[in-house]
Amino acid sequence: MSQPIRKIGLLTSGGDAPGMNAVIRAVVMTAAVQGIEVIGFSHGFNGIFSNEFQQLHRAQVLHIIQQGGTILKSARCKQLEQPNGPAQAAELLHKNGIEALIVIGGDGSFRGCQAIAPFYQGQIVGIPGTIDNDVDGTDFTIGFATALDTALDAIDKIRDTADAFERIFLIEVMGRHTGYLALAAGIASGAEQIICPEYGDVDVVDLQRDIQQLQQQFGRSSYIIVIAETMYPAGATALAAELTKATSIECRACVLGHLQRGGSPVGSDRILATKLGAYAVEQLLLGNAHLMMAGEQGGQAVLFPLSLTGDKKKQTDRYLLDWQERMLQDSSPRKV
Ligand SMILES: Nc1ncnc2c1ncn2[C@@H]1O[C@H](COP(=O)(O)OP(=O)(O)OP(=O)(O)O)[C@@H](O)[C@H]1O
Ligand SMILES: O=P(O)(O)OC[C@H]1O[C@](O)(CO)[C@@H](O)[C@@H]1O
Repeated sequence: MSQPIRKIGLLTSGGDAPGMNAVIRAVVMTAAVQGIEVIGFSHGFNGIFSNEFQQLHRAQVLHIIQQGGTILKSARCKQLEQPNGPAQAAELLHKNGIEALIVIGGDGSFRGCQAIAPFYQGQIVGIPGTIDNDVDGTDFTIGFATALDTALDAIDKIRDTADAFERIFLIEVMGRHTGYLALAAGIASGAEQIICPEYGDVDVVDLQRDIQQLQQQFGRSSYIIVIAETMYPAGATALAAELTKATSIECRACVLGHLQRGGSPVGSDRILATKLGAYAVEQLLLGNAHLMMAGEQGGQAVLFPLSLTGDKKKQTDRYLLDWQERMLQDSSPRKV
């Protein structure tokens, strides 16, 4: 590790997230001023196995900060999860002269990094890029802020039509097994109700009571429920059908899906991406960053062990969870 680094490998892995390109740009630019070559692997870890890579030049990345997706393409990679996958990946990295590897992705991708590490002689650094915000050790992941704004844009529009028809709408958002996106989208859109893992299971009878109670108090109007993707196994459309039956009010579902992963990153994602991309390279050159993630806590760039990024200790905002629950005006609030 005391050897100067001349060649860094870079890849984007797992679900793509707006701001990944901004990270790529920051990594390439920061490395370039130090005279370090950056090799971009395509399609996540798959690019290591298939020898799909290219040298990334500064001129190529100068104007990609505003672009959604990832110029390197992203993917999940089954081969890395095979018993000999990590050793094989390390061997190929050595063969291609990659002296350090930077992986932009979520906690799954960071498990992939840890699997490679015992066989690899260089440093491996993670940068959190996922719309889910489900990575421990960083207040926000790159892409979350954009996905939230995208969801809000859609929910605001649905509110107009829901108002016009005085309908109940269930809007399903992504987030995997966490409620970061659902809570944030629900709060910021003024949703009447949020269904996410932090509140526990969905109960159609409870939902019906909450809707009827609110409508008794304030009259019939639109009612927006933001629901996290894993909360109703049969899906939001099935839940909408059940609710229509239970309440006799027309209820519709809208699954936002992959819409939330696209689009130009918002300003805060571009800034976070630039900061963490640059910080990862600088810490790597100082020899501090092996098996660490470059994250941000309280506005400061920090290094956090990759081994702890999937611990699921990060909390959704308890204050907002409780406030939302109180606003349901339930005489017997469900436990949060
Ligand atoms: N235990 C593991 N061993 C080896 N590789 C792994 C392991 N876990 C995950 N990976 C690799 O990381 C890839 C991405 O993981 P995953 O699909 O969980 O996405 P992620 O990085 O968490 O991002 P997101 O949640 O935003 O989609 C996997 O396809 C696999 O190649
Ligand atoms: O694009 P895929 O492979 O269907 O994965 C979808 C998952 O990826 C994410 O968009 C990002 O992790 C999750 O919110 C969602 O559950």
